[in-house]
Amino acid sequence: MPYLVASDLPSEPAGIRFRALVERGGIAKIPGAHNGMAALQARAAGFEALYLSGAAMTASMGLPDLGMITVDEVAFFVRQVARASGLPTLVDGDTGYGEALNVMHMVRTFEDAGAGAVHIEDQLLPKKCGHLNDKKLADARDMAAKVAAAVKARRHLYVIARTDAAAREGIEGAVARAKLYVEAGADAIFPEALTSPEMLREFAARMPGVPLLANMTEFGRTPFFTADEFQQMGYRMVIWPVSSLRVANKAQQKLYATLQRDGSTKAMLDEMQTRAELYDVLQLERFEALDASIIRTVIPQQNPD
Ligand SMILES: C[C@](O)(C(=O)O)[C@H](CC(=O)O)C(=O)O
Repeated sequence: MPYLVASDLPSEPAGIRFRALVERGGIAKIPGAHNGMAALQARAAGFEALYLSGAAMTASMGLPDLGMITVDEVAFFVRQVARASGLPTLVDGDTGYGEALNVMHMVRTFEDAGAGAVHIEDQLLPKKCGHLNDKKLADARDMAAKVAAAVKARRHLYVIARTDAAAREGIEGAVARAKLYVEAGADAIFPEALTSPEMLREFAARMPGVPLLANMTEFGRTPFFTADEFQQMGYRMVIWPVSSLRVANKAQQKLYATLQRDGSTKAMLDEMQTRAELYDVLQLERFEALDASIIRTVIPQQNPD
């Protein structure tokens, strides 16, 4: 129960654990978990790291992913995902919420909230999903300054620089920017919205020795590949950023339509997590046992006199 019990908390900082996962070899499989419950379910399925997506956080707030979310709102999500699961969590830092000093504030805030890694991107506000058209790119040197600021502010957070340049500047521009960001101190690069296996392979071939992250978002510009296929193409991390939210949202939509139609939820029972299953994921019994054990330990002993 890492949420409450100190001895269940991982002893190493989340950033060190995230780095170890990337450096272990193979490919780190990092599914999106858009809240504490999703984090628990992903951990139960065996995942060792989680992704907190800007698109999923904003969508769950009822907002589009245009850079309106604030550092403190994201920190609320980081705390629940990292604390509930105890897993190292990669957080979408969008554009860093401003310039160098804002990036430093973001890094300190996310680290304090329990994050293991962050990615920042070279778009200008209003930023967009990387798979949409008409993105506005930041000056490469301004972005490099943000990367340097993030590295200066961190204690252990793993810093990933995302470049959205491929659509406007092609692979040449994306590679040139990535090299600059590595020089500025980025631990890894996230080349966003590469559109073919050739492009994915070429990018990897031109960034030897640099850990790369692949984004397997659905309904985007990158064709479907498995984690193993990304690994063979030279990638060390893969995220499925919004999948948990997409599935949950579709189920919710069906529930509301059914309830409106029938005036009852009965037709949906088979698709529901039961009360027992919910409590099982939350480990309710362990929380109650913990509470009871603490109450026992603080009852004062009767004085024999
Ligand atoms: C990775 C991403 O930034 C996110 O917010 O999860 C999005 C995902 C998406 O909108 O599908 C992205 O820009 O790729």
